[in-house]
Amino acid sequence: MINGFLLKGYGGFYYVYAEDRVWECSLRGRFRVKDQEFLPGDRVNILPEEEEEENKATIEYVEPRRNVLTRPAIANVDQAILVFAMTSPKPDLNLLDRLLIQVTDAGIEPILVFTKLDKYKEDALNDGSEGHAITDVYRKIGYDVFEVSSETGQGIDQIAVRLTNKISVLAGPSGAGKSSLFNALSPGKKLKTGQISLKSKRGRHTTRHVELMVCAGGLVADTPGFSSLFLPEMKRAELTDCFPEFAIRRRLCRFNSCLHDKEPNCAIKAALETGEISPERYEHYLIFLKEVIEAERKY
Ligand SMILES: Nc1nc2c(ncn2[C@@H]2O[C@H](COP(=O)(O)OP(=O)(O)OP(=O)(O)O)[C@@H](O)[C@H]2O)c(=O)[nH]1
Ligand SMILES: [Zn+2]
Repeated sequence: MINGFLLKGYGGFYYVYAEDRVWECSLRGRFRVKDQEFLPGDRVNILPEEEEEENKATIEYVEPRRNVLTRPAIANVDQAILVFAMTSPKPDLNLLDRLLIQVTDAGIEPILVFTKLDKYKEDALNDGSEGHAITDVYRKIGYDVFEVSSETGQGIDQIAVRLTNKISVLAGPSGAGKSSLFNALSPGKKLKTGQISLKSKRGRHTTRHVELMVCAGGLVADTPGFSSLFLPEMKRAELTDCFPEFAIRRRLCRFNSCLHDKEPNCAIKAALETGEISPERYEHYLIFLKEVIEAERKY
């Protein structure tokens, strides 16, 4: 018996990644798992058929799931890689903060990857600007932040080690460099069954269909669904928990129920005054707070 991960189900077969190859699996055999819904990311035990070179096997057992992401439907997700360009296009930080809330609410570890470092440095040289203000804001909050160039390869190795043996979902706006990053992470690797490029996959499936792809010794899913602009259903007081730099200070607000908006003696607004909290993050918080309150009224 071999342990593996389900990449996708397609045409009555299940494609399982195990021992560095993809197996075409069926549910035949006396251990047939009936009425079992499989999801990409499911840990399965497979039994190879006699002619092993054909990469055919049967699924014998599905392990209990550690977690399930619903949109897109993937099991056992370890982390979310949020991809934004440092420049061209200028990162939409409202969207980044929205994605951070969705990911945090789903209980998944976010990793921030800022791409096009080469272009950013070139621009900085040309217009004399300096520093990494954007990335510093998120690093200071405590997020895992990486700056990379898929063009020069700078920083790619550090991302690769974070992917190994993990299930990751990839999210970010169009043009941020997700495909380029994916390719830079899988240099010269021959595509095998079940492994297709990010681009061709997107072309084929415009729906919520997901599959995991092998990348840097781990499994990665491209997740258009995660780029949804809607915040998850939550109570207004819960929004503070999605802003780590707010959450650590909320105890110091005068009112327990402080929403850090119009209330007096608010520790978050005090930290905003001293520059400890980024004005942009606070601005997004207020926008999201309004949306959450409006959504609250609807249910
Ligand atoms: N200079 C530079 N250009 C990059 C880098 N990464 C991506 N690009 C360019 O940015 C453009 C968009 O990159 P893609 O990888 O296609 O972006 P994507 O996020 O997959 O975009 P969608 O498929 O629309 O979601 C392409 O022209 C890339 O060549 C980088 O690190 N440096
Ligand atoms: Zn407050």
